[in-house]
Amino acid sequence: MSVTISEAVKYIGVDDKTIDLFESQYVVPHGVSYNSYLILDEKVALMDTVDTRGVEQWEKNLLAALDGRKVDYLIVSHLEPDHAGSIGRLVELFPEVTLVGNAKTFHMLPQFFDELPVDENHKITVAEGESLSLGTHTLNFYMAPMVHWPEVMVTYESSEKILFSADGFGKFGALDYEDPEGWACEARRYYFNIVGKYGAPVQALLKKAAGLDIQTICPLHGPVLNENLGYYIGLYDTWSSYKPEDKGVLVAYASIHGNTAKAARKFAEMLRAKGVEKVSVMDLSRDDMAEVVEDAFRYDRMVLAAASYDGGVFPCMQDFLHHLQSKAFQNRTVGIIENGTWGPTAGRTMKGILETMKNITIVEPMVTIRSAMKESDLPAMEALADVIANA
Ligand SMILES: Cc1cc2nc3c(=O)[nH]c(=O)nc-3n(C[C@H](O)[C@H](O)[C@H](O)COP(=O)(O)O)c2cc1C
Repeated sequence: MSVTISEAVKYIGVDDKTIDLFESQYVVPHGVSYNSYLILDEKVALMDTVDTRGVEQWEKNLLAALDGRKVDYLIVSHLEPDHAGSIGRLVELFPEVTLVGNAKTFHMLPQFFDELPVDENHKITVAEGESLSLGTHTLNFYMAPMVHWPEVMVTYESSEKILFSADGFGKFGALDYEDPEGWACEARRYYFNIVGKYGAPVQALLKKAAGLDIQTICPLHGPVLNENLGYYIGLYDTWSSYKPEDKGVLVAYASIHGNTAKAARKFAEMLRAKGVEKVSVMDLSRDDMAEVVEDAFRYDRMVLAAASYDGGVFPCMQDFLHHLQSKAFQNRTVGIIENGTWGPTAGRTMKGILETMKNITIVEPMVTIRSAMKESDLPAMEALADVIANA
């Protein structure tokens, strides 16, 4: 994939369209890109490597862009293997390369590469605000701890006003795939599932970024962003402050035999009839869990409908709530519909988990269905739909 940044800054990353699950859990129907950039100046700086899955193509891209020159510096923004995986190959190609990272980078590096032949003279440890001149280009380093690993740092190149943002502003999808849903959909799924827990560190990074004049953002996944940057930064601000992005309701259901599913779909119809424009109905047994997590964060309200199971709740609902809990889900209004045949337990189990989260308002009435939805259940469902529609 050819991506143009500038005369001196080259994209040398690779698309991966054969990976089954990114990070062994996220479906990526349109692949993912591992981005890597080269800055050609008096000194040559490489901004991160790629996953070993793409090392051969990356090496070709690197050598073509170098056109006979050698790499002087490797800037290591993030040590996760989808970016640092090919450091070993880089050092084989250019044994004189100097690695640039922060103290945490060099503490963690040997955990991944215990026999990397790089001596102390070929390591530069940088700290907050320090810079490295390449000639006309200057790299300025800003620490971004826990966005979403401790050693993460971003680099601002001041002559061309480029922010190399590590995994920040990343997105699923290969670069040669034009996403009809635009940037936000897969960037949101990426953000909440991968970075979501770390809202406060992202806010801290956004504050640092606000002091920089940024014209281009070069993330480690997804497209290079070079126009309308306020839009992307604004979304990151909303997401990292755990504010809902849109008014709407996620109805997420967990159903063994289909009766709870029927009730959930009926409830969604009620909401639409009451004027809720955006209602997203998700089957927790079958739909992509990462997309349900994305919708939970996107909208201001959520209704959980689940069958009781072994004195608790059907496992896919428990799993979903565990995902939300671990991503610091907060500040939302939630309604509950439970189903049970002999002693419904789903409602109190869901409530118990929701109560561990920050600023979750659980609204009344909780609806209890016995085995299958009947006419007699409709008034309670309507009452809950009224509360949710007007919340
Ligand atoms: C393995 C298993 C465990 C269950 N445990 C409970 C339970 O603890 N309490 C209860 O009231 N119903 C329990 N049920 C029954 C279901 O929750 C109930 O039939 C419900 O109506 C199923 O809704 P569905 O049609 O959406 O799957 C259990 C069902 C199964 C298959």
